Amino acid sequence: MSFEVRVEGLEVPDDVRTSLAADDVAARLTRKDATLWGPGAESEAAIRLGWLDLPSSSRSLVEQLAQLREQLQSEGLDRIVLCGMGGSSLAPEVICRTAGVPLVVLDTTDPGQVAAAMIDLERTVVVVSSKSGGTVETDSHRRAFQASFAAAGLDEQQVGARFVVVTDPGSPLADTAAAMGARAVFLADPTVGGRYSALSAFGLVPSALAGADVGALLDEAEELAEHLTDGDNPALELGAVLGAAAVQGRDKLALADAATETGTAIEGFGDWAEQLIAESTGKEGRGILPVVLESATAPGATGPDTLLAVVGGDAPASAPCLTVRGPLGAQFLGWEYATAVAGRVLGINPFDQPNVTESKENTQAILSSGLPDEPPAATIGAIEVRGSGGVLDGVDLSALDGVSLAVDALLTAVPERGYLAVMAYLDRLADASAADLRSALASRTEHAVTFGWGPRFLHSTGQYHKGGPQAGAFLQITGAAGEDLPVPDQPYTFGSLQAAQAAGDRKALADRSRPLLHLHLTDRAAGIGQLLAALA
Ligand SMILES: O=P(O)(O)OC[C@H]1O[C@](O)(CO)[C@@H](O)[C@@H]1O
Repeated sequence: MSFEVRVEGLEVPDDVRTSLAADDVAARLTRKDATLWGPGAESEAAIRLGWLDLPSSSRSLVEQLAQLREQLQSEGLDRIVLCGMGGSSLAPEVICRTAGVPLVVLDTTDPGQVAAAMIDLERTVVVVSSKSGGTVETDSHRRAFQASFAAAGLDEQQVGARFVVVTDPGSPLADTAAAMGARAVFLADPTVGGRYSALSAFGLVPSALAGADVGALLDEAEELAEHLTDGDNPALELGAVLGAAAVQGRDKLALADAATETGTAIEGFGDWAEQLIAESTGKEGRGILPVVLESATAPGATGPDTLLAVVGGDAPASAPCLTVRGPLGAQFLGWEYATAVAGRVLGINPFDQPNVTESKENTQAILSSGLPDEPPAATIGAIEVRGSGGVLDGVDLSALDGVSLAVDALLTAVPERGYLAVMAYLDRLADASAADLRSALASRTEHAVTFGWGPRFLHSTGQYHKGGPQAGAFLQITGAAGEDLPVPDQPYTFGSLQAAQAAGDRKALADRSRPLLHLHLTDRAAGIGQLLAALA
């Protein structure tokens, strides 16, 4: 079998393996036994295990998608833009990066990044993916593209022909797709949750249209699927290790792609696995915090509460460490299965996301009532400094190095066994260097440091921040918008939606008395540079 899991420097207690074997978890999971996670999770689990069938049930899509791609190509439509959040875009992104085919992923409300995606319209097809069909970011993207195509001179029928929709049967988006005359509508299996949907239409449609070999992906998954009933299969072992490590206190999972010289490795797997693990396990004050690393030797790869997992190849000699080898299709299925198993070991329901709605509701309330008035505690260069949860108490913001003093105060506020989450509501392409803050901060602290682009992380680690152990300290970064962009037929713009999402999440964290430092960049490039320099 090509999917292999090796663990070094960590003992899985006998009772974890014994109880997984005694309770026949491997066979029961493949039989879709919804009782595996306890009575509280049973009703949700009963409608969330369809992902186990996807390696075979998605087969029929392969030929259909090849034909659709051919048709689009023959019309000169060779640029694929995917609008989707969380589970509706993370898998296609890693599939296409790994396959080396171009896919533009739009999972932001940043007006600059949205505007930058609206180019080359004459050769663009937009895939709108939303399981619920009600996600505000995706709905806003769809409206903006519809308006842009119309402004470019396409009539209603021609506009519809530029859209491919993936959604669940009966969703509001299914109705919209019918009304707009979308070229194709793929109704996905409603028994597959968003973060378990990599091998469903959500993962396959955009990837195949962009040119990835999705048939091969299903082959890779199917090879593993044949072994998942075995009591000693590698995905069960992965779940046992993840769960046991967390129970023993290694509840930060540092994720890195394996380095290769051939350039054929999996690229960006951590961003997909981050959502799967954080949203599935981060609840009821428990959970596993994924920490996506730049490489397996980056700061944060080791630590007293950390387990390093290297995906796709060999790990460097650091312990404790997991090496998870195998092709991408097998990795998707293997990690989904392992997360379900880890959920059982942790005693949580791996299929719900009870705290995600909180920030969404705050955002809606702020969009109706307006942004709260929060004057900065200080403006230092291109950075306005604000704090809550007592983080700025006693910090001398008039000092020349006020920004670095504020950041140090935040780091000091990280509790024992806690973490720092950096949340950047910026343009992940134009402001890409902001991501360097993760390793810069991780070099300054013993604690785990995560980095997420807002609002994308709200659909991922956002669940863990609110539902997991209350041990986080938070650095929120926002930036002045250049030119704002309207959301057609809505009373808000992308810029006001982005600001409301950031403010809504600040409120959700403040309601939990979490320490939070909010740095607003009045000039994005200058502010990022100033911040990196302050941390150097
Ligand atoms: O596919 P949808 O319904 O737009 O949801 C996108 C994402 O939002 C979440 O529901 C969380 O907000 C994720 O679980 C999901 O992957």
